[in-house]
Amino acid sequence: MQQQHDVLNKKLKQAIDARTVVEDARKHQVEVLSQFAAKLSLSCKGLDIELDNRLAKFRNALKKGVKFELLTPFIDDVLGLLKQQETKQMALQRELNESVTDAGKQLQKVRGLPDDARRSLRYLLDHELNNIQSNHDFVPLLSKLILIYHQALQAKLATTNTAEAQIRPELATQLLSLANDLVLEDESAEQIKTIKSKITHNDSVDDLLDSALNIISIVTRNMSKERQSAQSFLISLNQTIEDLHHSIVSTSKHSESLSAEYDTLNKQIESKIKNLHTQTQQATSISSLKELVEEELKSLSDDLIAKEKLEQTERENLLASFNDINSRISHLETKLSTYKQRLNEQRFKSLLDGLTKLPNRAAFDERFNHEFNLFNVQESDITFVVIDVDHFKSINDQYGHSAGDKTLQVIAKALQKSIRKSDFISRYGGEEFVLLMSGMSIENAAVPLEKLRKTIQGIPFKFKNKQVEITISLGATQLKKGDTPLIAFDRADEALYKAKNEGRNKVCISK
Ligand SMILES: Nc1nc2c(ncn2[C@@H]2O[C@H](COP(=O)(O)OP(=O)(O)OP(=O)(O)O)[C@@H](O)[C@H]2O)c(=O)[nH]1
Repeated sequence: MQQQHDVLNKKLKQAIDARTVVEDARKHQVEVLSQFAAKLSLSCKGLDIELDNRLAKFRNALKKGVKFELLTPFIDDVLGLLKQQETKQMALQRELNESVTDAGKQLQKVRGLPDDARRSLRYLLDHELNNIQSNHDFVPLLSKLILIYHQALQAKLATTNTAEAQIRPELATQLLSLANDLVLEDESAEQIKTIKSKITHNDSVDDLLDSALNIISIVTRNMSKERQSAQSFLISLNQTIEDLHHSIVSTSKHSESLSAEYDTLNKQIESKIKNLHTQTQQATSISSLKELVEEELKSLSDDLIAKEKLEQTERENLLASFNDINSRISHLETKLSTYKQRLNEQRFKSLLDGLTKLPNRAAFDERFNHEFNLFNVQESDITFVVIDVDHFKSINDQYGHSAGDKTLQVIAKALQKSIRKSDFISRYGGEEFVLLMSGMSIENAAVPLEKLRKTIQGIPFKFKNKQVEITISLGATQLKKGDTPLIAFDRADEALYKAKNEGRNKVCISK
């Protein structure tokens, strides 16, 4: 009798242990899901402000330990926003498509277009424009390209047929400077470089149209690639969040129904044990006791087997859904990190000047504001310098635009090499560079700036077999209390103006 009781106790203990294992597994699963959701929402930061806000709320709710079932509205919100992002992208794309197609069709109607340009135009309209998709970085550039294209078209329509009227150097300059702003990769970068090297100020409007068309077609191809990467990420993000949502809901529903079954079984077992206990106490003969115990034990053992089966099923289900979610999470995480890397690269590139690979004007503005904020807090010495290449136009005019480009690249490299690691130099635009020297007073800056000027003067440029001396003028100032970036810039500009007026190849300081 005691032996049977022990067996029963042991079985009950085993059942309780098994239940603990299942509960631990569920707890762990919930933790993994929480961590994933938090990580996911952090990783998505920066895609869209509204999305950021919702994800922050989502993270907060997770941090507070809100029940998974109550997270549904947050998940729905995020899903809604992701869908909106897709819609926004589509709308931008439509606008862009219409604008480009419109420009293309107008041009098609023009008589006298060169055969090559007409052919590229037809190809662009028939093939590439069907694939064009919007991308935030490319949209403004493409719009500008289209504007030039329109101007060129109008110029063409307005010209009488004299050769002189067909030459528009200002359009060539605009097109070149736009092409310089394009930061593309590998093959596309090479193609743009080739087109740029062919553009000259003596190009006819037809030639310029041809170049603009070629650039548009390279940009559209890149946009399409970029869009595919962004969209495939958004789609899989969307899909995984939806899957996650379903999985959470079905796991909790499944657990609810199982726990009801557990309760019933537990109650049954408890009452049978109680019953057994009372009946053994009340039994009057050994034979009736034996009969009773055998019967109760059999029924109890059936219940325990049923309970074990239930636990086994739950364990298997949990394990399956756990593995499934885990593999989806790691798949999405891989995608996410590739996409983030691309975004970072893109952002990094958008802060670099395409020609000189120095930080560009946007990067400078960011840094200048940052230095200003620091200066307002700690008022340390900061010297700010505007640098301009002297008579640069004549280099272009005498030796060609690509000689001008090469000059800018060489000067940029020399400037970068000659400054301290803590200084910040960027190409502000055209042939103008700006330099920020933190921790440097204007008095101390005079010597290194003079050295910089001499370094550039000493570069042995050679064009068309002719030794050419190229110089720079520098205007410097130190940040002062009460300055705004604009005031400081104006002061440095005045100093530069003075250096130019006093014969160039000079450093002037405005205190
Ligand atoms: N090759 C090339 N030329 C550029 C680029 N950006 C601007 N330019 C040219 O730089 C020239 C600047 O000329 P200006 O502003 O008249 O000045 P400058 O000839 O340097 O004369 P000063 O500044 O008065 O000494 C213009 O002809 C622009 O077309 C570029 O990226 N590449």
